[in-house]
Amino acid sequence: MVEDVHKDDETGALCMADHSSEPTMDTATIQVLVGIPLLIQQFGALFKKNIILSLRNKKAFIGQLFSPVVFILLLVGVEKVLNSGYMSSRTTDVRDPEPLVIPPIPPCETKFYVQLPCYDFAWSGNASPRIQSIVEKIMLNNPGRPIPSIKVKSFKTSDDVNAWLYSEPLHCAAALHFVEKSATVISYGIQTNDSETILRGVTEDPVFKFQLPLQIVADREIARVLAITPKLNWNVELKEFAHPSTEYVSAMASAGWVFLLAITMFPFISQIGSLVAERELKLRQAMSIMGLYESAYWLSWLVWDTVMICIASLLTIIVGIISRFDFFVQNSFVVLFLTFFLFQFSMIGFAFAVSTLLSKSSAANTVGFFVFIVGSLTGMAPSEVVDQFSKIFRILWNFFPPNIFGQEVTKLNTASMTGNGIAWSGINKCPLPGAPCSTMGVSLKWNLANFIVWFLLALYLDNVIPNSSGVRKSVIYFLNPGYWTGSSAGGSTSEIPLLDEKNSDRDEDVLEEERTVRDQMKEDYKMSNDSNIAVQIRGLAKAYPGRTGTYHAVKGVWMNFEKDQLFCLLGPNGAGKTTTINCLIGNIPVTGGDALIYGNSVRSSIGMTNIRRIIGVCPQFDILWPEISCEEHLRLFGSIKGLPPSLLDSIVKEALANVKLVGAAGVRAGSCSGGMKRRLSVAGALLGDPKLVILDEPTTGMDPITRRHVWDVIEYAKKGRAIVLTTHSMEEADILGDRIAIVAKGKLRCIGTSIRLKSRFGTGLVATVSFAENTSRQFPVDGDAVTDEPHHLAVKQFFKHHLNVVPKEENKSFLTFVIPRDKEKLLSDFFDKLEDQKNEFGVGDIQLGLTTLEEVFLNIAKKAEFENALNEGNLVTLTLTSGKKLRVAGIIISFLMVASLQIRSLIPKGANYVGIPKTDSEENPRGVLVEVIWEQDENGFLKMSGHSKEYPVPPNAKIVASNAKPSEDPQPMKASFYQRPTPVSNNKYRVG
Ligand SMILES: Nc1ncnc2c1ncn2[C@@H]1O[C@H](COP(=O)(O)OP(=O)(O)OP(=O)(O)O)[C@@H](O)[C@H]1O
Repeated sequence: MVEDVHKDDETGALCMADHSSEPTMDTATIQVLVGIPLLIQQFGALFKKNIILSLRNKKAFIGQLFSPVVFILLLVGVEKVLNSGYMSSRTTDVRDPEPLVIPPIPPCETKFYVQLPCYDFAWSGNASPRIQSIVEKIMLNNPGRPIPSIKVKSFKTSDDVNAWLYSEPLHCAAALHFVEKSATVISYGIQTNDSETILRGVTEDPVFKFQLPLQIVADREIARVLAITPKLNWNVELKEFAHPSTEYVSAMASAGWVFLLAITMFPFISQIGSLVAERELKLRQAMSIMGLYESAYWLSWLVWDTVMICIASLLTIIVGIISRFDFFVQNSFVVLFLTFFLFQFSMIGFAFAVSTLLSKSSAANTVGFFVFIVGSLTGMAPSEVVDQFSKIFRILWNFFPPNIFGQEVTKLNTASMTGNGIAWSGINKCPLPGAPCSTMGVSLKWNLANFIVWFLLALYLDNVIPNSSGVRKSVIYFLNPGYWTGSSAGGSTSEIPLLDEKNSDRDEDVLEEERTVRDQMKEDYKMSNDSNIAVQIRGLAKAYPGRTGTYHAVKGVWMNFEKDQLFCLLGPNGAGKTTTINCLIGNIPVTGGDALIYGNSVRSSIGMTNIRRIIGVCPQFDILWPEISCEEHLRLFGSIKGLPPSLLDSIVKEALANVKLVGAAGVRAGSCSGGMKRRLSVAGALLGDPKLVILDEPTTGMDPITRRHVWDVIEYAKKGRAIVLTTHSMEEADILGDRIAIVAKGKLRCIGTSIRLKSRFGTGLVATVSFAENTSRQFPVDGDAVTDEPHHLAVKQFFKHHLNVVPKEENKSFLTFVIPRDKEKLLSDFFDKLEDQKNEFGVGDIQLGLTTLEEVFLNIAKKAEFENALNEGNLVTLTLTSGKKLRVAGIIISFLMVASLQIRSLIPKGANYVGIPKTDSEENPRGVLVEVIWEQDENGFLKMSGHSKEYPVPPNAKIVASNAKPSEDPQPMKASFYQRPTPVSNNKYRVG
């Protein structure tokens, strides 16, 4: 059977009549795994899924794996740049130092970070002519570059110089302060900024660059003036010590910390991204519904992330050693590995905790960047500074993992530069024996402590922060013994209100269903295996808290879903279908009532655990991993549901065949069409022989052929299980539904078989009369609307005369009449007579049928909408162009005068019969009304599509009370609304 379907699928032939494409369903009971074996199986499947996801997210995977190589190579480059810009004497061996001739006073522009305009030097003592002449000589005799006077600034006293330096910093490299004490004594002082500054790897030493040139020329010119020997020879040479090339700039020591932290950020960001994405796409929720153990979920990520950081740590150390960094060469391999591994391990716990706070996976990069920036700053804080704070602060400080990593990198750096690095045997020793210190061993233990604390916090936050459905546990959930034993008591159903039959305006079938369920509750109906009931919904209610008040999405629904039946839940958008389903599958907690699924209450955690073992769910939106193929999805779902590994292969193949996805087994979900994804979701729901299958709009987006095939699959799947289906396709509901319920505005409006709903809520019977000469034409063409041919007129008169109805639709080929139910008793005679006159009227065929389910649906939706609109004032504008005489402001205006007058009136959504204001006259004492035509828009919401012509308000038409708020628009006129009136004899309106 499977092979036959496979062939069909490959050739693309879809032969519905061919039994080889009939769905197969193994209804034999499958013994699913439970307990530890299930946990192990789930862990294995999820671990495999994590590997697949990582490998198929190539960019992230390569980035994560090769970031150590890239960053260590960058560090090598940085070191090269730093050392090439440094004083060459420090980077090479100097055995016989060359004398350094004192350089001239440099131009101020060559100073690092100078502000323009700048001065080569400033000086004080300008009141003395001798000092002035000394300064002039200094400027004139500057070797190779006489200094222009605009590059020198003179002051009277040293205080004046200081005041200027203070007010305009960084405009001058140095200052000379001369004092003429006597004819033979001239003293001077030099001022410079003595801090070394570095620009693009080059260090500026102010002593050599500014102080010594000034000092030597000042000495020389003072000596020449005092000795009165202008040509006095004055040479000074400087020589450095002979030294080996020890002063190598270590990039690891100066910038390595930032690079090492950057390496660890890749796994961190990837971990957060993966976890948040699974929550954002509701994948985790979907897996929970399949019975996934939380422990298996966390464990699968923890183990996979641990493997990844293990590889990354090893790669970092290996590349570091190959690059010959002292940091990696001097320190013990084990100590280095533990440093990188345990830090990243603590970051896994941190990532898990952070992920619980995020709702969008795209935020992972931002968070990673933020942690990196903050971490790279706080991690550099010297321990002496941190030690000055209180103990509590220091403990909290240490719970930010980058801070511990910063301390570790500093220790390893210091040890590699000043000694032989840290050996495994020395992790608990201080560098200076006897002196107090925080050892490497302590830092490594802090890493472990960080992981434990953040991981536990992640588990806690995961439970208490609302999930995508807004569900969360109590903040002290872990104090409830039931949480640990899995035996939380079920919610009480005592709040279920008593049945109020007298005041209830509900439909009689709905009341009857409620009575049945209540009676079964009284009898303590256990829904044992012999019972025919799969699901019993007992006054189920769900309210969502909102900013403007509580919103009641489901308002006390009572019904039974039977075994071996498909129960179809219909309703307009926002009716509460998905909310009801979410309550049944435990996605959201109920706020009132209860529901039993095969005897298990949705309010009890044990009940929910049992329910998850026996249900299959096809959610409204496809919940799939884009990177995982169809077959891999089904394998994963099967493993989570506990299908035995020995049967998994065959079950998955069969499931793929059933939904015609054999040919697409290896196609990733991201490449599947919408219809293929829906089929995959249906296959997932039916996997593992669930006793209850819930299908939320399963055929959305499918082409008609595939849809029919999936209908076959669903129809076949009914055997031995109950199916709940929600859909917006009335055809689907009509074909598949054994029982149908329509909900609207959170309430059950009607329930029963399709026929019963049609007969109770349809407008009546639909008679279609086809004319013989046009039977070959299937579609109307231009001009078909002209229906005043003799045959048409005769048939119309015949219907009008006997049944008082006019056509609902008409064209040259056929006429369609809706015959009210109160005329049913006349029909037998009527059709006999019509049959007799068939040839005379040129009638080819007469068909009689019930109104469609769509019409029933629209009627119910309209009624619910109207009821709601009356209560809540949900108004829409009805614009009428009246053809009747209107009384406006007490003046009778003729038809011609008002032909273009538009009347706007605000009416509640769903209102059927609307009285036109101020149209009462002698002829029509109650005025006139119109029937408003409603249909559903593409989103399933009611939309006004037109209205009938006006006709007099019948004397017996009852006005419906309205709470509609007065309009803010001055234009609209206040209308009255009527219940369905009895047709009037001269009714000429045409629905359209
Ligand atoms: N988490 C929530 N918070 C607040 N209101 C919600 C929440 N979920 C659903 N609702 C509201 O509850 C009502 C019922 O929603 P529900 O999704 O059950 O409708 P539905 O019948 O499934 O509609 P559709 O056919 O569009 O899927 C809607 O008005 C919706 O806005």
